[in-house]
Amino acid sequence: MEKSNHSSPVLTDPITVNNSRLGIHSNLLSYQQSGGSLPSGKYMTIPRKKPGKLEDVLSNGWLEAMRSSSPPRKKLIKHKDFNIDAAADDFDIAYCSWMIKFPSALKSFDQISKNAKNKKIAVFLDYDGTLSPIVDDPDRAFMSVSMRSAVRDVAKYFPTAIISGRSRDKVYELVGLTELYYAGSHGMDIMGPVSHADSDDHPNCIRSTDQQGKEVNLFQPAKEFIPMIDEVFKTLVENTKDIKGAKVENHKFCTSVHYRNLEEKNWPIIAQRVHDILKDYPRLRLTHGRKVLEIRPVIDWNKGKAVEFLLESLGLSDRDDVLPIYIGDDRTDEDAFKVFRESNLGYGILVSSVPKESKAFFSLKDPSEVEKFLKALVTWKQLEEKLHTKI
Ligand SMILES: O=P(O)(O)OC[C@H]1O[C@H](O[C@H]2O[C@H](CO)[C@@H](O)[C@H](O)[C@H]2O)[C@H](O)[C@@H](O)[C@@H]1O
Repeated sequence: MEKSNHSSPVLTDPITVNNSRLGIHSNLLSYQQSGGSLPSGKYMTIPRKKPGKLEDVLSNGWLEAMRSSSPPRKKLIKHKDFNIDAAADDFDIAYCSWMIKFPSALKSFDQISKNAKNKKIAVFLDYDGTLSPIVDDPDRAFMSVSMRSAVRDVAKYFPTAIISGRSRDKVYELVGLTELYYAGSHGMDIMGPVSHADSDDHPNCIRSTDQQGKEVNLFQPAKEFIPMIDEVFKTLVENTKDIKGAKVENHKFCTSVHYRNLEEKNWPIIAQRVHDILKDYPRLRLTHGRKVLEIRPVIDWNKGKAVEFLLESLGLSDRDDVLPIYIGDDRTDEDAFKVFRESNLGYGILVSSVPKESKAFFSLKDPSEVEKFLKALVTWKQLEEKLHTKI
């Protein structure tokens, strides 16, 4: 049953004008926030336009963003004079000063746990690059047995959700834990608890049941885009099939084009093909992930909004006694970090072994440090509970 007493996150302002400065449709700018109204029947026709010029992807910054989307990882060693890690080649000043700005969540654990005392922690976890290491084949991005057990333990003590760019079904298949909440497609597909809170009355929120038959809320704010995404996915597959190493994924509410396995000389080609297709879809926009171009609906919804939605569903929003923690490695996780920073609400933890601009408060180097941090949270909670039972 669909409900309609909230405003829809689908933006309705049509954006059809050209961006004069860059010479491209403004709807093609990454992170562009406005939407476009859809001419009727438009998204059922596969666009067959003349390909654009390579200058398109050069001038609008796509290529630059692609090059910086996943910088090569550096080999790290311990530096004897500093209690932080440093680059092996010559001691990397940039990395050290970055670590001062984004201290290790492990080394700052006392500070974090002090602040968490008497508070209810909620844990939000990104999947790729956070729970599983980045690998060449997205279908083989498995999490380790020990990571799965760490996440399972965390979920015993704290409400825990996975917020991924992948489809919800796919990320559930990879994580395989029934005790968590899952938000797929960058938060555009949330299976959360039934709470009778305001979030239940959101448009596009329906009552459903999960794999175990438990009653859940299913929130899909970009439902109307499913046929369009499917159509674009098929076009992308067709138009990139001659590019060696290209891989396109359909996440139902968004679609991804991977260029990790392409020779760098072919990056402009794949970027231009995606650009040409997107020209015909003013209601879709592009965002950049780690060696992946992500095509998603122009709606006012992202991982940050998904976190807010889940907190509300869990009855944990607008409370001083709640400390949400979000761990993620990607640009799309920045939306969640931003929510925490702006509201001074919780801790964003960026997973990165290289300096990166971020709205997070802390950092962890890689998934193995994420696992240590999750285990530390559980150990701390167990001790807290023991102390309480003794009192
Ligand atoms: O939000 P996430 O859970 O981090 O998902 C973001 C994207 O993750 C996957 O791609 C990334 O990981 C792959 C496996 O390690 C890697 O090959 C790829 O280069 C990375 O971009 C996933 O395949 C994408 O669809 C997600 O959007």
